[in-house]
Amino acid sequence: RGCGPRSAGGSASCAGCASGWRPSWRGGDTAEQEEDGERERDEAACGARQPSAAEPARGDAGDAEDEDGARGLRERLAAELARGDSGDADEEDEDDDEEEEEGSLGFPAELPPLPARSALSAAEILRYSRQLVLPELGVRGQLRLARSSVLVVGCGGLGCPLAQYLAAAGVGRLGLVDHDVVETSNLQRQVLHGEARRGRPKARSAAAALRRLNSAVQYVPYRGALRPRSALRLVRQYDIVADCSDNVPTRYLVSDACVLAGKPLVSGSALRLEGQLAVYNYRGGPCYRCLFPRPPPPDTVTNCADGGVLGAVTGIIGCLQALEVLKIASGMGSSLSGYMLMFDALEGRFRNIKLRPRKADCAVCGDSPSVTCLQDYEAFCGSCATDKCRALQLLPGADRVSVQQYKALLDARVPHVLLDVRPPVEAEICRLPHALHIPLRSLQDRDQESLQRLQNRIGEEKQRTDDQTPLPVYVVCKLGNDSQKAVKILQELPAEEFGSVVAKDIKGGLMAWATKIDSTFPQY
Ligand SMILES: Nc1ncnc2c1ncn2[C@@H]1O[C@H](COP(=O)(O)OP(=O)(O)OP(=O)(O)O)[C@@H](O)[C@H]1O
Ligand SMILES: [Zn+2]
Repeated sequence: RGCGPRSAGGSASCAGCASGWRPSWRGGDTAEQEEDGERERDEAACGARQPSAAEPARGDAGDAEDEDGARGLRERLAAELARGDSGDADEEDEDDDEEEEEGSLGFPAELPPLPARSALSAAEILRYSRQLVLPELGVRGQLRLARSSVLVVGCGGLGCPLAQYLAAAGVGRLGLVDHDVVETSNLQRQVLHGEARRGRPKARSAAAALRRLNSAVQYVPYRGALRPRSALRLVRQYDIVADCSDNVPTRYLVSDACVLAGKPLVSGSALRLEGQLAVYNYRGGPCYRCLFPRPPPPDTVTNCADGGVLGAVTGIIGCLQALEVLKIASGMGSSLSGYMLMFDALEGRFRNIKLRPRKADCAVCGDSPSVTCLQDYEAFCGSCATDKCRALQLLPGADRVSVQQYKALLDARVPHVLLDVRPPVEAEICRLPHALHIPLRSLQDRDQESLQRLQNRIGEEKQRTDDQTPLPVYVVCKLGNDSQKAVKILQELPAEEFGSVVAKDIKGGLMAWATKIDSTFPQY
Protein backbone atom coordinates (compact mmCIF):
# COMPACT_ATOMS: atom_id res chain seq x y z
CA ARG A 1 0.00 0.00 0.00
CA GLY A 2 1.26 3.39 -0.59
CA CYS A 3 0.72 7.02 -0.80
CA GLY A 4 1.25 9.74 -3.28
CA PRO A 5 3.93 12.32 -2.78
CA ARG A 6 1.31 14.79 -1.69
CA SER A 7 -0.13 12.54 0.97
CA ALA A 8 -1.61 14.18 4.00
CA GLY A 9 0.81 13.88 6.84
CA GLY A 10 3.62 15.31 4.76
CA SER A 11 6.69 13.35 5.68
CA ALA A 12 5.03 9.96 5.83
CA SER A 13 6.21 7.37 3.37
CA CYS A 14 3.96 4.64 2.22
CA ALA A 15 4.43 1.00 2.94
CA GLY A 16 3.46 0.12 -0.56
CA CYS A 17 5.28 2.16 -3.08
CA ALA A 18 7.97 3.57 -0.86
CA SER A 19 7.21 7.02 -2.15
CA GLY A 20 6.45 10.06 -0.15
CA TRP A 21 10.09 9.69 0.31
CA ARG A 22 9.94 10.65 -3.34
CA PRO A 23 11.74 9.30 -6.32
CA SER A 24 13.71 11.96 -8.08
CA TRP A 25 11.43 12.35 -11.07
CA ARG A 26 13.19 13.44 -14.17
CA GLY A 27 10.92 14.74 -16.81
CA GLY A 28 11.70 14.69 -20.47
CA ASP A 29 13.45 11.34 -20.64
CA THR A 30 12.37 9.16 -23.44
CA ALA A 31 10.85 5.99 -22.14
CA GLU A 32 13.32 3.21 -22.63
CA GLN A 33 11.58 0.90 -25.02
CA GLU A 34 13.52 -1.99 -26.38
CA GLU A 35 11.84 -2.65 -29.64
CA ASP A 36 14.26 -5.46 -30.42
CA GLY A 37 13.09 -8.71 -29.04
CA GLU A 38 10.00 -7.06 -27.64
CA ARG A 39 7.72 -9.68 -29.12
CA GLU A 40 9.90 -12.52 -27.92
CA ARG A 41 9.96 -11.12 -24.41
CA ASP A 42 6.25 -10.58 -24.51
CA GLU A 43 5.60 -14.13 -25.61
CA ALA A 44 7.84 -15.47 -22.90
CA ALA A 45 6.19 -13.24 -20.38
CA CYS A 46 2.66 -14.26 -21.07
CA GLY A 47 3.47 -17.84 -21.86
CA ALA A 48 1.07 -17.66 -24.77
CA ARG A 49 1.61 -19.08 -28.15
CA GLN A 50 0.35 -16.68 -30.71
CA PRO A 51 -1.93 -18.62 -33.04
CA SER A 52 -1.25 -18.18 -36.71
CA ALA A 53 -3.77 -16.33 -38.83
CA ALA A 54 -4.74 -19.65 -40.36
CA GLU A 55 -5.88 -21.01 -37.04
CA PRO A 56 -9.62 -20.96 -36.67
CA ALA A 57 -11.36 -18.77 -34.15
CA ARG A 58 -14.31 -21.02 -34.02
CA GLY A 59 -17.00 -21.91 -31.65
CA ASP A 60 -17.39 -25.47 -32.87
CA ALA A 61 -14.78 -27.53 -31.10
CA GLY A 62 -12.42 -28.85 -33.71
CA ASP A 63 -10.77 -31.81 -32.01
CA ALA A 64 -11.52 -34.38 -29.38
CA GLU A 65 -9.63 -32.59 -26.62
CA ASP A 66 -11.48 -29.36 -27.21
CA GLU A 67 -14.73 -31.22 -27.47
CA ASP A 68 -14.19 -32.81 -24.06
CA GLY A 69 -13.05 -29.54 -22.56
CA ALA A 70 -16.04 -27.72 -23.98
CA ARG A 71 -18.43 -30.40 -22.79
CA GLY A 72 -16.90 -30.34 -19.31
CA LEU A 73 -17.17 -26.60 -19.20
CA ARG A 74 -20.73 -26.67 -20.51
CA GLU A 75 -21.68 -29.20 -17.85
CA ARG A 76 -20.05 -27.16 -15.12
CA LEU A 77 -21.81 -24.03 -16.32
CA ALA A 78 -25.12 -25.87 -16.43
CA ALA A 79 -24.55 -27.17 -12.92
CA GLU A 80 -23.71 -23.69 -11.72
CA LEU A 81 -26.80 -22.26 -13.33
CA ALA A 82 -28.91 -24.95 -11.71
CA ARG A 83 -27.41 -24.10 -8.34
CA GLY A 84 -28.10 -20.42 -8.93
CA ASP A 85 -31.71 -21.23 -9.74
CA SER A 86 -32.19 -23.03 -6.47
CA GLY A 87 -31.37 -19.78 -4.72
CA ASP A 88 -29.29 -21.31 -1.95
CA ALA A 89 -25.90 -21.32 -3.65
CA ASP A 90 -24.44 -18.86 -1.18
CA GLU A 91 -25.41 -20.91 1.81
CA GLU A 92 -23.96 -24.04 0.28
CA ASP A 93 -20.76 -22.23 -0.51
CA GLU A 94 -20.25 -20.87 2.93
CA ASP A 95 -17.53 -23.34 3.88
CA ASP A 96 -16.13 -24.01 0.45
CA ASP A 97 -12.78 -22.40 1.17
CA GLU A 98 -12.06 -25.41 3.40
CA GLU A 99 -11.93 -27.48 0.25
CA GLU A 100 -9.43 -25.34 -1.64
CA GLU A 101 -6.36 -27.36 -2.47
CA GLU A 102 -3.34 -25.34 -1.46
CA GLY A 103 0.00 -24.83 -3.12
CA SER A 104 3.08 -25.09 -0.95
CA LEU A 105 5.12 -22.01 -0.21
CA GLY A 106 7.83 -23.95 1.58
CA PHE A 107 8.96 -25.78 -1.51
CA PRO A 108 6.55 -24.84 -4.29
CA ALA A 109 5.91 -27.86 -6.46
CA GLU A 110 6.32 -27.45 -10.19
CA LEU A 111 2.90 -26.64 -11.63
CA PRO A 112 1.90 -28.45 -14.84
CA PRO A 113 1.94 -26.19 -17.89
CA LEU A 114 -1.38 -24.77 -18.94
CA PRO A 115 -2.83 -26.75 -21.85
CA ALA A 116 -2.15 -25.51 -25.35
CA ARG A 117 -5.28 -24.02 -26.86
CA SER A 118 -6.04 -23.30 -30.48
CA ALA A 119 -9.72 -22.41 -30.31
CA LEU A 120 -12.39 -21.24 -27.92
CA SER A 121 -15.34 -23.41 -27.02
CA ALA A 122 -18.90 -22.22 -27.58
CA ALA A 123 -19.33 -21.71 -23.86
CA GLU A 124 -16.20 -19.60 -23.74
CA ILE A 125 -17.31 -17.57 -26.72
CA LEU A 126 -20.57 -16.79 -24.97
CA ARG A 127 -18.96 -16.11 -21.66
CA TYR A 128 -16.27 -13.75 -22.97
CA SER A 129 -18.30 -12.37 -25.88
CA ARG A 130 -18.32 -8.76 -24.67
CA GLN A 131 -14.54 -8.61 -24.69
CA LEU A 132 -14.03 -10.95 -27.65
CA VAL A 133 -15.64 -8.42 -29.97
CA LEU A 134 -13.00 -5.86 -29.05
CA PRO A 135 -10.67 -5.83 -32.06
CA GLU A 136 -7.75 -5.10 -29.73
CA LEU A 137 -8.34 -8.37 -27.88
CA GLY A 138 -10.25 -10.73 -30.13
CA VAL A 139 -9.96 -14.52 -30.08
CA ARG A 140 -6.20 -14.35 -30.28
CA GLY A 141 -5.95 -12.22 -27.15
CA GLN A 142 -8.47 -14.38 -25.31
CA LEU A 143 -6.47 -17.52 -26.09
CA ARG A 144 -3.37 -15.78 -24.81
CA LEU A 145 -5.18 -14.94 -21.59
CA ALA A 146 -6.21 -18.56 -21.20
CA ARG A 147 -2.54 -19.58 -21.46
CA SER A 148 -1.38 -16.97 -18.93
CA SER A 149 -0.64 -17.42 -15.27
CA VAL A 150 -0.52 -14.58 -12.78
CA LEU A 151 0.87 -14.61 -9.25
CA VAL A 152 -0.99 -12.25 -6.91
CA VAL A 153 1.02 -11.34 -3.82
CA GLY A 154 -1.44 -10.19 -1.17
CA CYS A 155 -5.19 -10.89 -1.21
CA GLY A 156 -6.16 -7.64 0.49
CA GLY A 157 -7.47 -4.29 -0.70
CA LEU A 158 -5.67 -4.39 -4.06
CA GLY A 159 -5.43 -8.15 -4.54
CA CYS A 160 -9.19 -8.70 -4.26
CA PRO A 161 -10.36 -6.44 -7.11
CA LEU A 162 -7.33 -7.37 -9.20
CA ALA A 163 -7.95 -11.11 -8.89
CA GLN A 164 -11.67 -10.63 -9.42
CA TYR A 165 -11.23 -8.97 -12.82
CA LEU A 166 -8.49 -11.36 -13.91
CA ALA A 167 -10.66 -14.34 -13.05
CA ALA A 168 -13.68 -12.83 -14.75
CA ALA A 169 -11.65 -12.08 -17.88
CA GLY A 170 -10.52 -15.70 -18.14
CA VAL A 171 -6.81 -15.86 -17.31
CA GLY A 172 -5.59 -19.44 -17.17
CA ARG A 173 -4.15 -19.68 -13.66
CA LEU A 174 -4.10 -17.44 -10.62
CA GLY A 175 -1.65 -18.02 -7.76
CA LEU A 176 -2.94 -16.32 -4.61
CA VAL A 177 -0.44 -15.66 -1.82
CA ASP A 178 -1.39 -14.32 1.60
CA HIS A 179 -0.26 -15.14 5.12
CA ASP A 180 -3.13 -13.45 6.90
CA VAL A 181 -6.69 -14.26 7.89
CA VAL A 182 -9.78 -12.22 7.11
CA GLU A 183 -10.54 -9.59 9.76
CA THR A 184 -13.63 -7.45 10.28
CA SER A 185 -11.72 -4.27 9.40
CA ASN A 186 -10.77 -5.81 6.03
CA LEU A 187 -14.35 -6.07 4.79
CA GLN A 188 -14.65 -2.37 3.95
CA ARG A 189 -12.34 -2.87 0.96
CA GLN A 190 -11.32 -6.52 0.54
CA VAL A 191 -14.34 -7.33 -1.51
CA LEU A 192 -13.78 -11.04 -2.12
CA HIS A 193 -14.06 -11.86 1.57
CA GLY A 194 -17.48 -11.83 3.21
CA GLU A 195 -18.57 -11.69 6.83
CA ALA A 196 -18.74 -15.48 6.99
CA ARG A 197 -15.03 -15.70 6.09
CA ARG A 198 -13.73 -13.85 9.11
CA GLY A 199 -10.90 -15.78 10.72
CA ARG A 200 -10.28 -17.82 7.54
CA PRO A 201 -7.02 -17.66 5.53
CA LYS A 202 -7.36 -14.94 2.91
CA ALA A 203 -5.70 -16.97 0.14
CA ARG A 204 -8.29 -19.72 0.46
CA SER A 205 -11.18 -17.37 0.98
CA ALA A 206 -10.19 -15.49 -2.19
CA ALA A 207 -9.82 -18.71 -4.19
CA ALA A 208 -13.26 -19.91 -3.07
CA ALA A 209 -14.92 -16.62 -4.00
CA LEU A 210 -13.16 -16.52 -7.36
CA ARG A 211 -14.09 -20.11 -8.13
CA ARG A 212 -17.72 -19.10 -7.74
CA LEU A 213 -17.14 -16.32 -10.22
CA ASN A 214 -15.29 -18.38 -12.84
CA SER A 215 -14.69 -22.07 -12.27
CA ALA A 216 -12.75 -22.47 -15.51
CA VAL A 217 -9.74 -20.64 -14.07
CA GLN A 218 -7.16 -22.62 -12.08
CA TYR A 219 -6.64 -21.20 -8.60
CA VAL A 220 -3.63 -22.02 -6.46
CA PRO A 221 -3.95 -20.53 -2.97
CA TYR A 222 -0.71 -20.26 -0.98
CA ARG A 223 -1.42 -19.73 2.66
CA GLY A 224 1.72 -18.21 4.10
CA ALA A 225 4.18 -15.38 3.68
CA LEU A 226 6.22 -15.01 0.52
CA ARG A 227 9.77 -15.42 1.79
CA PRO A 228 13.20 -15.04 0.19
CA ARG A 229 13.95 -18.76 0.35
CA SER A 230 11.00 -19.77 -1.84
CA ALA A 231 10.00 -16.61 -3.71
CA LEU A 232 12.16 -17.18 -6.76
CA ARG A 233 11.00 -20.76 -7.26
CA LEU A 234 7.41 -19.57 -7.05
CA VAL A 235 7.75 -16.49 -9.25
CA ARG A 236 9.44 -18.57 -11.98
CA GLN A 237 6.25 -20.62 -12.30
CA TYR A 238 4.11 -17.66 -13.30
CA ASP A 239 4.14 -15.39 -16.31
CA ILE A 240 3.27 -12.11 -14.62
CA VAL A 241 3.45 -11.01 -10.98
CA ALA A 242 1.13 -8.49 -9.31
CA ASP A 243 2.36 -6.93 -6.10
CA CYS A 244 -0.61 -6.15 -3.89
CA SER A 245 1.28 -6.29 -0.62
CA ASP A 246 1.47 -3.67 2.08
CA ASN A 247 5.03 -3.52 3.33
CA VAL A 248 8.40 -2.39 2.07
CA PRO A 249 10.43 -5.61 2.55
CA THR A 250 7.89 -7.52 0.46
CA ARG A 251 8.07 -4.85 -2.27
CA TYR A 252 11.84 -5.36 -2.59
CA LEU A 253 11.53 -9.13 -2.34
CA VAL A 254 8.92 -9.34 -5.10
CA SER A 255 10.75 -6.90 -7.34
CA ASP A 256 14.13 -8.62 -6.99
CA ALA A 257 12.52 -12.02 -7.59
CA CYS A 258 10.86 -10.69 -10.74
CA VAL A 259 14.15 -9.28 -12.05
CA LEU A 260 16.01 -12.53 -11.31
CA ALA A 261 13.23 -14.60 -12.88
CA GLY A 262 12.70 -12.20 -15.81
CA LYS A 263 9.02 -11.58 -15.09
CA PRO A 264 7.05 -8.36 -15.49
CA LEU A 265 5.80 -6.88 -12.23
CA VAL A 266 2.58 -4.88 -11.98
CA SER A 267 2.77 -2.98 -8.74
CA GLY A 268 -0.02 -1.06 -7.03
CA SER A 269 -0.32 0.92 -3.85
CA ALA A 270 -3.03 2.93 -2.14
CA LEU A 271 -3.19 4.92 1.04
CA ARG A 272 -5.72 7.39 2.35
CA LEU A 273 -7.24 8.92 -0.78
CA GLU A 274 -4.40 8.37 -3.19
CA GLY A 275 -3.03 5.53 -5.22
CA GLN A 276 -0.15 4.66 -7.52
CA LEU A 277 0.50 2.14 -10.22
CA ALA A 278 3.66 1.09 -12.03
CA VAL A 279 4.86 -1.73 -14.27
CA TYR A 280 8.43 -2.75 -13.52
CA ASN A 281 10.98 -4.92 -15.25
CA TYR A 282 9.10 -5.02 -18.52
CA ARG A 283 10.31 -4.26 -22.01
CA GLY A 284 13.58 -2.78 -20.79
CA GLY A 285 11.88 -0.48 -18.29
CA PRO A 286 13.19 0.16 -14.79
CA CYS A 287 12.75 -2.12 -11.80
CA TYR A 288 11.55 -1.03 -8.37
CA ARG A 289 15.14 -0.74 -7.15
CA CYS A 290 16.06 1.52 -10.06
CA LEU A 291 13.55 3.98 -8.61
CA PHE A 292 14.07 3.27 -4.94
CA PRO A 293 17.64 2.04 -4.41
CA ARG A 294 17.32 2.45 -0.64
CA PRO A 295 14.35 1.72 1.62
CA PRO A 296 12.76 4.56 3.59
CA PRO A 297 13.42 4.92 7.33
CA PRO A 298 10.96 2.47 8.96
CA ASP A 299 9.40 5.08 11.24
CA THR A 300 8.37 7.21 8.25
CA VAL A 301 6.31 4.45 6.67
CA THR A 302 2.54 4.69 7.04
CA ASN A 303 0.09 1.87 6.46
CA CYS A 304 -3.67 1.67 6.00
CA ALA A 305 -4.29 0.81 9.63
CA ASP A 306 -2.59 4.05 10.71
CA GLY A 307 -3.26 6.32 7.74
CA GLY A 308 -6.60 4.92 6.63
CA VAL A 309 -7.76 4.15 3.10
CA LEU A 310 -11.04 4.36 1.22
CA GLY A 311 -12.13 1.04 -0.27
CA ALA A 312 -13.03 2.61 -3.59
CA VAL A 313 -9.44 3.85 -3.93
CA THR A 314 -7.95 0.38 -3.50
CA GLY A 315 -10.65 -0.84 -5.89
CA ILE A 316 -9.61 1.64 -8.57
CA ILE A 317 -5.91 0.85 -8.25
CA GLY A 318 -6.56 -2.90 -8.11
CA CYS A 319 -8.64 -2.65 -11.29
CA LEU A 320 -5.93 -0.62 -13.02
CA GLN A 321 -3.44 -3.32 -12.03
CA ALA A 322 -5.76 -5.92 -13.53
CA LEU A 323 -5.91 -3.88 -16.72
CA GLU A 324 -2.12 -3.73 -17.02
CA VAL A 325 -1.88 -7.48 -16.37
CA LEU A 326 -4.52 -8.18 -19.01
CA LYS A 327 -2.74 -5.97 -21.53
CA ILE A 328 0.60 -7.69 -20.95
CA ALA A 329 -0.94 -11.16 -20.95
CA SER A 330 -3.00 -10.67 -24.09
CA GLY A 331 -0.48 -8.55 -25.95
CA MET A 332 -2.97 -5.69 -26.17
CA GLY A 333 -1.95 -2.03 -26.38
CA SER A 334 1.15 -0.54 -24.82
CA SER A 335 2.04 -1.04 -21.21
CA LEU A 336 2.58 1.53 -18.48
CA SER A 337 6.22 0.45 -18.20
CA GLY A 338 8.47 3.46 -17.67
CA TYR A 339 5.64 5.54 -16.22
CA MET A 340 3.99 5.87 -12.85
CA LEU A 341 0.30 6.55 -12.76
CA MET A 342 -0.82 8.57 -9.76
CA PHE A 343 -4.42 8.92 -8.67
CA ASP A 344 -5.72 11.67 -6.44
CA ALA A 345 -9.22 10.70 -5.36
CA LEU A 346 -10.12 14.02 -3.77
CA GLU A 347 -9.24 15.97 -6.89
CA GLY A 348 -10.52 13.18 -9.12
CA ARG A 349 -7.30 13.42 -11.08
CA PHE A 350 -4.88 10.98 -12.68
CA ARG A 351 -1.32 11.94 -13.54
CA ASN A 352 1.14 9.94 -15.60
CA ILE A 353 4.72 10.60 -14.64
CA LYS A 354 7.58 9.52 -16.83
CA LEU A 355 10.13 7.59 -14.80
CA ARG A 356 13.86 7.54 -15.15
CA PRO A 357 14.93 4.72 -17.42
CA ARG A 358 16.50 1.55 -16.12
CA LYS A 359 19.69 2.39 -14.23
CA ALA A 360 22.83 0.85 -15.59
CA ASP A 361 24.17 0.74 -12.03
CA CYS A 362 21.02 -0.73 -10.45
CA ALA A 363 21.99 -3.30 -7.81
CA VAL A 364 19.74 -5.95 -9.30
CA CYS A 365 18.85 -5.15 -12.93
CA GLY A 366 21.98 -3.12 -13.71
CA ASP A 367 24.86 -4.06 -15.97
CA SER A 368 26.93 -5.61 -13.16
CA PRO A 369 24.42 -6.44 -10.45
CA SER A 370 25.51 -7.00 -6.87
CA VAL A 371 22.20 -8.68 -5.96
CA THR A 372 22.23 -12.03 -7.70
CA CYS A 373 20.10 -13.98 -5.26
CA LEU A 374 17.32 -13.05 -2.85
CA GLN A 375 18.37 -11.48 0.44
CA ASP A 376 17.13 -10.82 3.96
CA TYR A 377 14.76 -7.97 3.10
CA GLU A 378 13.61 -7.38 6.67
CA ALA A 379 17.22 -6.64 7.62
CA PHE A 380 17.70 -4.51 4.49
CA CYS A 381 14.60 -2.42 5.27
CA GLY A 382 14.85 -2.52 9.08
CA SER A 383 11.19 -3.48 9.32
CA CYS A 384 8.96 -6.57 9.25
CA ALA A 385 7.53 -8.11 6.11
CA THR A 386 4.09 -7.71 7.63
CA ASP A 387 2.32 -4.67 8.94
CA LYS A 388 1.20 -6.65 11.98
CA CYS A 389 4.35 -6.01 14.00
CA ARG A 390 4.25 -2.30 14.02
CA ALA A 391 5.64 -1.71 17.49
CA LEU A 392 8.55 0.71 17.63
CA GLN A 393 10.92 0.68 20.58
CA LEU A 394 12.02 4.27 20.97
CA LEU A 395 12.11 4.62 24.77
CA PRO A 396 13.88 2.74 27.57
CA GLY A 397 11.70 0.43 29.65
CA ALA A 398 11.75 2.85 32.60
CA ASP A 399 9.87 5.41 30.51
CA ARG A 400 7.04 3.03 29.64
CA VAL A 401 4.13 1.50 31.55
CA SER A 402 1.81 -1.31 30.55
CA VAL A 403 -1.94 -0.80 30.29
CA GLN A 404 -2.31 -2.95 33.41
CA GLN A 405 0.07 -0.67 35.32
CA TYR A 406 -1.81 2.38 34.13
CA LYS A 407 -5.14 0.83 35.15
CA ALA A 408 -3.71 0.10 38.62
CA LEU A 409 -2.63 3.69 39.16
CA LEU A 410 -5.97 4.89 37.83
CA ASP A 411 -7.78 2.66 40.36
CA ALA A 412 -5.46 3.94 43.13
CA ARG A 413 -6.35 7.52 42.08
CA VAL A 414 -2.70 8.46 41.66
CA PRO A 415 -2.62 12.12 40.50
CA HIS A 416 -1.44 12.41 36.90
CA VAL A 417 -2.33 13.78 33.48
CA LEU A 418 -3.33 11.43 30.66
CA LEU A 419 -2.28 12.94 27.34
CA ASP A 420 -3.83 11.49 24.16
CA VAL A 421 -1.69 12.39 21.12
CA ARG A 422 -3.73 10.79 18.33
CA PRO A 423 -4.87 12.86 15.34
CA PRO A 424 -8.21 14.66 15.92
CA VAL A 425 -10.07 12.34 13.55
CA GLU A 426 -9.15 9.36 15.72
CA ALA A 427 -10.01 11.12 18.96
CA GLU A 428 -13.48 11.65 17.50
CA ILE A 429 -13.85 7.89 16.99
CA CYS A 430 -13.30 7.06 20.66
CA ARG A 431 -11.39 8.38 23.66
CA LEU A 432 -10.85 7.92 27.38
CA PRO A 433 -12.99 10.64 28.96
CA HIS A 434 -10.36 11.95 31.37
CA ALA A 435 -7.68 12.38 28.67
CA LEU A 436 -6.34 15.73 27.51
CA HIS A 437 -6.11 15.62 23.73
CA ILE A 438 -3.16 17.26 21.97
CA PRO A 439 -2.18 15.71 18.61
CA LEU A 440 1.43 14.64 18.16
CA ARG A 441 1.68 17.07 15.25
CA SER A 442 1.06 20.04 17.61
CA LEU A 443 3.80 18.81 19.94
CA GLN A 444 6.18 18.34 17.00
CA ASP A 445 5.40 21.91 15.94
CA ARG A 446 5.94 23.08 19.55
CA ASP A 447 2.54 24.74 19.28
CA GLN A 448 2.48 27.26 22.14
CA GLU A 449 -1.24 27.12 22.77
CA SER A 450 -1.16 23.33 23.05
CA LEU A 451 1.83 23.36 25.38
CA GLN A 452 0.04 25.95 27.49
CA ARG A 453 -3.03 23.70 27.71
CA LEU A 454 -0.78 20.91 28.96
CA GLN A 455 0.81 23.18 31.54
CA ASN A 456 -2.60 24.33 32.71
CA ARG A 457 -3.82 20.76 33.12
CA ILE A 458 -0.67 19.80 35.03
CA GLY A 459 -1.21 22.87 37.25
CA GLU A 460 -4.86 21.94 37.91
CA GLU A 461 -3.97 18.39 38.87
CA LYS A 462 -1.12 19.53 41.07
CA GLN A 463 -3.47 21.68 43.08
CA ARG A 464 -5.23 18.51 44.19
CA THR A 465 -2.12 17.07 45.79
CA ASP A 466 0.43 18.20 48.40
CA ASP A 467 3.10 16.15 46.69
CA GLN A 468 5.86 18.45 45.43
CA THR A 469 7.41 15.94 43.03
CA PRO A 470 6.68 16.61 39.35
CA LEU A 471 3.29 15.30 38.29
CA PRO A 472 3.57 12.38 35.86
CA VAL A 473 2.16 12.72 32.35
CA TYR A 474 1.10 9.41 30.80
CA VAL A 475 0.98 9.60 27.03
CA VAL A 476 -1.29 7.39 24.97
CA CYS A 477 -1.98 6.90 21.25
CA LYS A 478 -3.53 4.12 19.20
CA LEU A 479 -0.73 1.54 19.26
CA GLY A 480 2.07 2.98 21.40
CA ASN A 481 4.35 4.37 18.69
CA ASP A 482 3.34 8.03 18.43
CA SER A 483 3.09 8.17 22.22
CA GLN A 484 6.81 7.33 22.45
CA LYS A 485 7.64 10.08 19.98
CA ALA A 486 5.54 12.48 22.10
CA VAL A 487 7.31 11.45 25.31
CA LYS A 488 10.65 12.20 23.67
CA ILE A 489 9.43 15.67 22.71
CA LEU A 490 8.11 16.38 26.22
CA GLN A 491 11.39 15.20 27.76
CA GLU A 492 13.30 17.59 25.53
CA LEU A 493 11.24 20.68 26.36
CA PRO A 494 13.39 23.32 28.09
CA ALA A 495 12.73 22.97 31.85
CA GLU A 496 13.14 26.73 32.50
CA GLU A 497 10.24 27.43 30.12
CA PHE A 498 7.89 24.54 30.79
CA GLY A 499 8.96 23.20 34.18
CA SER A 500 10.15 19.63 34.31
CA VAL A 501 7.70 17.24 32.72
CA VAL A 502 7.91 13.59 33.75
CA ALA A 503 6.39 11.79 30.80
CA LYS A 504 5.90 8.07 30.22
CA ASP A 505 4.20 6.25 27.44
CA ILE A 506 1.49 3.60 27.72
CA LYS A 507 2.67 0.52 25.85
CA GLY A 508 0.39 -0.75 23.12
CA GLY A 509 -1.84 2.33 23.39
CA LEU A 510 -5.61 2.34 23.31
CA MET A 511 -5.78 -0.87 21.28
CA ALA A 512 -4.00 -2.68 24.14
CA TRP A 513 -6.45 -0.99 26.51
CA ALA A 514 -9.32 -2.38 24.44
CA THR A 515 -7.96 -5.93 24.33
CA LYS A 516 -6.53 -6.20 27.86
CA ILE A 517 -8.51 -3.85 30.10
CA ASP A 518 -11.85 -2.77 28.67
CA SER A 519 -13.41 -4.97 26.00
CA THR A 520 -16.17 -2.38 25.44
CA PHE A 521 -13.62 0.18 24.24
CA PRO A 522 -13.84 0.29 20.40
CA GLN A 523 -11.05 -1.19 18.30
CA TYR A 524 -10.27 0.34 14.93
N1 LIG B 1 5.20 -11.23 2.33
C1 LIG B 1 3.88 -11.45 2.22
N2 LIG B 1 3.42 -12.68 1.93
C2 LIG B 1 2.09 -12.91 1.81
N3 LIG B 1 1.14 -11.97 1.97
C3 LIG B 1 1.55 -10.72 2.25
C4 LIG B 1 2.93 -10.40 2.40
N4 LIG B 1 3.03 -9.08 2.70
C5 LIG B 1 1.76 -8.61 2.73
N5 LIG B 1 0.87 -9.58 2.48
C6 LIG B 1 -0.60 -9.46 2.41
O1 LIG B 1 -0.92 -8.38 1.56
C7 LIG B 1 -2.23 -7.91 1.92
C8 LIG B 1 -2.23 -6.42 1.83
O2 LIG B 1 -3.55 -5.99 1.85
P1 LIG B 1 -4.13 -4.85 2.77
O3 LIG B 1 -3.06 -3.94 3.11
O4 LIG B 1 -5.35 -4.32 2.13
O5 LIG B 1 -4.61 -5.74 4.01
P2 LIG B 1 -4.33 -5.79 5.59
O6 LIG B 1 -2.89 -5.86 5.89
O7 LIG B 1 -5.17 -6.91 6.03
O8 LIG B 1 -4.96 -4.43 6.12
P3 LIG B 1 -4.87 -3.72 7.56
O9 LIG B 1 -3.52 -3.09 7.60
O10 LIG B 1 -5.98 -2.74 7.51
O11 LIG B 1 -5.05 -4.78 8.60
C9 LIG B 1 -2.53 -8.43 3.31
O12 LIG B 1 -3.59 -9.33 3.26
C10 LIG B 1 -1.23 -9.10 3.75
O13 LIG B 1 -1.45 -10.23 4.55
ZN1 LIG C 1 16.73 -1.89 -11.46
